[in-house]
Amino acid sequence: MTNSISLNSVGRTFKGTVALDNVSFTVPENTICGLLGRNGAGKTTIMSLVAGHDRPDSGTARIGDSNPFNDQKTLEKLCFIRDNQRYPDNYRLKHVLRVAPEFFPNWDHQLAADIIRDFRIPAKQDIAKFSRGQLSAVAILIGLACRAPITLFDEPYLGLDATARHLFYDYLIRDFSEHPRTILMSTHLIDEMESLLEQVIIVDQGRILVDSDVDTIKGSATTVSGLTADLDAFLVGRHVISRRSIGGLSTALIHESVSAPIRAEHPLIHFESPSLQDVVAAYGEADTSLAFAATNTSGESR
Ligand SMILES: Nc1ncnc2c1ncn2[C@@H]1O[C@H](COP(=O)(O)OP(=O)(O)OP(=O)(O)O)[C@@H](O)[C@H]1O
Repeated sequence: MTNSISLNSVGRTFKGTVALDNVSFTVPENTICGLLGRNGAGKTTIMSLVAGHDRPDSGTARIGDSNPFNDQKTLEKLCFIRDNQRYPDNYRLKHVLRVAPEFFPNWDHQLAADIIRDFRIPAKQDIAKFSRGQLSAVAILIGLACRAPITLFDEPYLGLDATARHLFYDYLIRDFSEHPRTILMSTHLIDEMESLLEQVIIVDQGRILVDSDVDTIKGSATTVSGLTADLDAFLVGRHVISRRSIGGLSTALIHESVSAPIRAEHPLIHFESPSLQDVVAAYGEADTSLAFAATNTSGESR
């Protein structure tokens, strides 16, 4: 597929810091994929490799069959939106609107006009003087109106108010359904964005812990709670992703879809379906060696 994204056995180290360790995944063409994980997990490093801004020390990063690094044809169909975009002094919205269509052949003027109106992006002010949220609105304007076949959003919502963030989600899903493209998006706003994501990759300390769809991820985990002694007994032999205790009460997230018969056998344990945010947070707290075993497994119990 020409607009798929794939990393194969990628390693990347910065002056002794291992940012990525044997990372492999594929995002199929025309998929919205969320890249989730704690600060410093490796998300931006992954995006920089996909965008051809950086090269792996080992392994390969590919868009379709092409290496994006220094490959003009691949870079022409790619838009990388990150939070540190700088604009020349005295640069205003009209300059963006003049320059962006030259870079992006699919640029949609009507979509751009709608976004400018709805996000209330100021026209008569230097972009260098924009607020944090207004800068994010300009980045979202470019990232959506460009309709690049490969679009990378690295936490595109910084500083946006709740209304603007939901506008972004609405625009994204509406425009994606009419003009599908491959979107890789890092985010910490998991609850808000969960419904947008078809594929989710959870990364921690440079390794991929989970690569699956939202329902499978949530369906293969269960939150269990109860008195610590009862929970201790229940957890014996189970794959515990994370666990907390306060006073005599404990809660754990386990990698298992606990069946009705097992629930019935443990009336003192409370069982709940976790949110995606719960699962991601649990993996972030977990011992990586435990969590690593969870990739692409169903965790089904009898
Ligand atoms: N240019 C660099 N020089 C040195 N270390 C780097 C560089 N880029 C990334 N790192 C390190 O690599 C690791 C991964 O960083 P990365 O920016 O990819 O994380 P992230 O998941 O995007 O984090 P956040 O959610 O905080 O944005 C971190 O330990 C970071 O300090």
